[in-house]
Amino acid sequence: MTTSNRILLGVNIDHVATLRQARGTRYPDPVKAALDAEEAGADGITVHLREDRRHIQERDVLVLKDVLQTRMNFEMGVTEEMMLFAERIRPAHICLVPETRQELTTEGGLDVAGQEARIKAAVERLSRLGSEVSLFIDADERQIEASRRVGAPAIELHTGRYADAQTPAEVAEELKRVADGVAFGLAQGLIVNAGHGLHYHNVEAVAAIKGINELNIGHALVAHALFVGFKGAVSEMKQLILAASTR
Ligand SMILES: CC(=O)[C@@H](O)[C@H](O)COP(=O)(O)O
Ligand SMILES: NCC(=O)COP(=O)(O)O
Repeated sequence: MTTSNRILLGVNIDHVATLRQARGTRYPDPVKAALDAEEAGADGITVHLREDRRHIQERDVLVLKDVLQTRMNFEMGVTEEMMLFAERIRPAHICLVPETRQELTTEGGLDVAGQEARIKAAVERLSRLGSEVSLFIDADERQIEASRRVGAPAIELHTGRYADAQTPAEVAEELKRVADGVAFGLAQGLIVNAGHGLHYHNVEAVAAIKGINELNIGHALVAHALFVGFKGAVSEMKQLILAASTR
């Protein structure tokens, strides 16, 4: 990943697997979605292998590892089980995320500042694989500084609060929080990515923030794909991001 005005699009295919797991069928296959996404211009493919395996399965990650033309961004909780799996597949990118079994989706950022020694050990171990390790954190200076201290080259700022904001004042406040986080992360020498809850009606303001390297987007893409197909959904998102980030 490089830092430039042209923001990259990482396509998260977790929720293709959510639909498959709902019935225990062999379809829809997230691997097909990944290949379609790449054809439509995705710069990378993101998967989150959750502890409870509610969507992505080990099989998906193993097949993707062999067939992706771009690169895999492997999201994982900081557990020994996941560390061992990451060591087996050696993904190009690894994003450490917080995980709670009961949560509907990833509710907040990783508390790096509150467990620096543990995260530092994980970053060091995973970096030895040749993977670029990023930390999925809230846009909070304390967490960003801690991310630099533990040696992660990259962070992904959680945009869920921006996505959930209701009033124009709340939206503006949360957008500013993300923009300030991007500037602070860059000043700390970090690669800054962002994502969570972004969709076709809220992505442009985030994509217009200078210095973001990559946006990871999943749920909204999968939802839109029901109506326009996966390639169309990715291509529309890519156009929106490109237009906003190069304006
Ligand atoms: C960490 C993260 O933001 C992604 O994994 C994304 O939210 C999709 O997965 P979940 O909906 O399972 O959190
Ligand atoms: N890390 C965020 C991500 O991969 C996509 O999140 P969402 O668009 O599914 O909310």
